[in-house]
Amino acid sequence: MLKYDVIIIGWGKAGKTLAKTFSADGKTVAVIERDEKMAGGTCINVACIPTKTLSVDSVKGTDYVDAFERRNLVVKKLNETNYQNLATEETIDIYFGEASFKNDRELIVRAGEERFSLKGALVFINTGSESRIPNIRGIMESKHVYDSTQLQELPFLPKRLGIIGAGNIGLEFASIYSGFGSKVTLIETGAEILKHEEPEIRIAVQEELVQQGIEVLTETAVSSIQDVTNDGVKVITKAGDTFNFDAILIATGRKPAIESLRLWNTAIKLNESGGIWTNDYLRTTVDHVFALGDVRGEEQFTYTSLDDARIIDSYLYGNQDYNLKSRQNLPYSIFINPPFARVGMTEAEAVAANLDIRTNILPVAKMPRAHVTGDLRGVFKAVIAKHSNQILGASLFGAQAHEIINIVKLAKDYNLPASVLHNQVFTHPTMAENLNDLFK
Ligand SMILES: Cc1cc2nc3c(=O)[nH]c(=O)nc-3n(C[C@H](O)[C@H](O)[C@H](O)COP(=O)(O)OP(=O)(O)OC[C@H]3O[C@@H](n4cnc5c(N)ncnc54)[C@H](O)[C@@H]3O)c2cc1C
Ligand SMILES: NC(=O)c1ccc[n+]([C@@H]2O[C@H](COP(=O)([O-])OP(=O)(O)OC[C@H]3O[C@@H](n4cnc5c(N)ncnc54)[C@H](O)[C@@H]3O)[C@@H](O)[C@H]2O)c1
Repeated sequence: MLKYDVIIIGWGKAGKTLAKTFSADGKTVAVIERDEKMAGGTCINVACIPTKTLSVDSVKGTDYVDAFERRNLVVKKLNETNYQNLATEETIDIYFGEASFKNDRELIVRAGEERFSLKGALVFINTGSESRIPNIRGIMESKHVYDSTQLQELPFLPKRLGIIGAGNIGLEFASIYSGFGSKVTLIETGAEILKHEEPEIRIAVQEELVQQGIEVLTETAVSSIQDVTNDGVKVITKAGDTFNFDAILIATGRKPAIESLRLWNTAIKLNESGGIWTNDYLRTTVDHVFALGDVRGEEQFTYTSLDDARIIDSYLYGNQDYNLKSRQNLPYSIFINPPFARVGMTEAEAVAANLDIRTNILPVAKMPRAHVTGDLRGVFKAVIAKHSNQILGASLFGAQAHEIINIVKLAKDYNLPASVLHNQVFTHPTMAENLNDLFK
């Protein structure tokens, strides 16, 4: 039996950050990762970084084969850096194998034929999430159905790409693959895409996708998938329509990666989303075990996983003043072309909360920088409290939205009134300076 001060299951963002903190404190740390290719975790190997690398190249008009090569080089470099970052620490041991719980105290690691057990004074579960595959007839048998990891690892560009699910991943991949020249069809069961977003933005995004040649099918449910000899794969909808593709991407959400952990051997409980339940300090129902990142079944972002590491840091090394309740104003971006980003409330949410509000809408075509770059696409919208002038929310669709949203988030976190952004001195001509007008 191997014994450690700290065991981290899964090489996620929170875990790899904490491994360094614990090691600097002289603690012995075991990091257990089931996939040898995943040093550094999901984000750098198969998610944020490779997809955004492809996205940048698709906008530039790079040939897919060259973009694919650059994607692989970027991943290789970050993977190696991440591996070395932990491997060079004297008190960190890395094990490539799948970890599961034998009981609350003991873990078993399976690496090929090999098995060994470990005990940790503290255990951190950071196993991330995995694609949720819908129950569609023929989906498992088809040779042309991929999840986001498998599709981005295809060395060739599918000419006709069907994407099931128009959420975060579906929209990003639609933009990327259409940019490279695939004929993309988005198939979404919901009545509209981005249904929780501002209507002005939702409409502008949909128009832009269509303008780019992406077909958007809403209120469309797939009833079966069938491979066709010499012609890819056929999708049949519940309404009886048939579509032919060379590849299908499943982008219908991601579920917490808990199956391999054998939690039924422990007193660790799950929450309503099927993730691991924790208290506000990320402690599970077993005292010495904590859960971090996607595996908690809540927000699924690299930066929330990193923020989970901050909570643990504050809990173990600080004055315990930071926890899930203190986390505020989570921004998010969808990396379509141009990008969309949001923080805080939409107009509808503010009205539903009985707030007295005003809104400002600013088309990108009215922004000086947009004329400099020649990219007039998009619209920004702000929701502001009428009397207090408090910033309630901002939804930005346009170039640099993913960067600018962080300024609004900071202002909102510090409860700055809209007048601060309205009167702020920003460099010119930039996209950020338009916050002056947006928060008028
Ligand atoms: C295509 C795509 C694009 C995305 N783009 C963005 C983006 O642009 N920005 C953003 O913020 N977020 C993005 N996300 C979400 C982001 O990738 C995740 O929220 C984040 O990586 C989750 O990190 P984590 O710390 O929970 O764990 P992960 O980084 O997911 O790490 C979990 C690790 O645990 C391992 N593991 C699982 N089970 C076991 C076990 N039993 N034993 C040992 N190891 C195990 C897995 O192999 C994995 O390496 C994207 C996701 C996808 C799929
Ligand atoms: N830029 C980013 O930060 C980023 C990028 C990618 C992924 N992510 C994270 O990954 C998570 C998972 O992304 P996702 O896009 O898989 O999930 P999602 O929840 O964002 O979207 C899933 C979509 O699939 C639709 N859907 C579900 N079942 C369907 C079916 N059978 N047929 C057709 N449509 C169906 C849903 O209505 C929804 O619109 C996101 O929630 C996000 O947190 C973040």
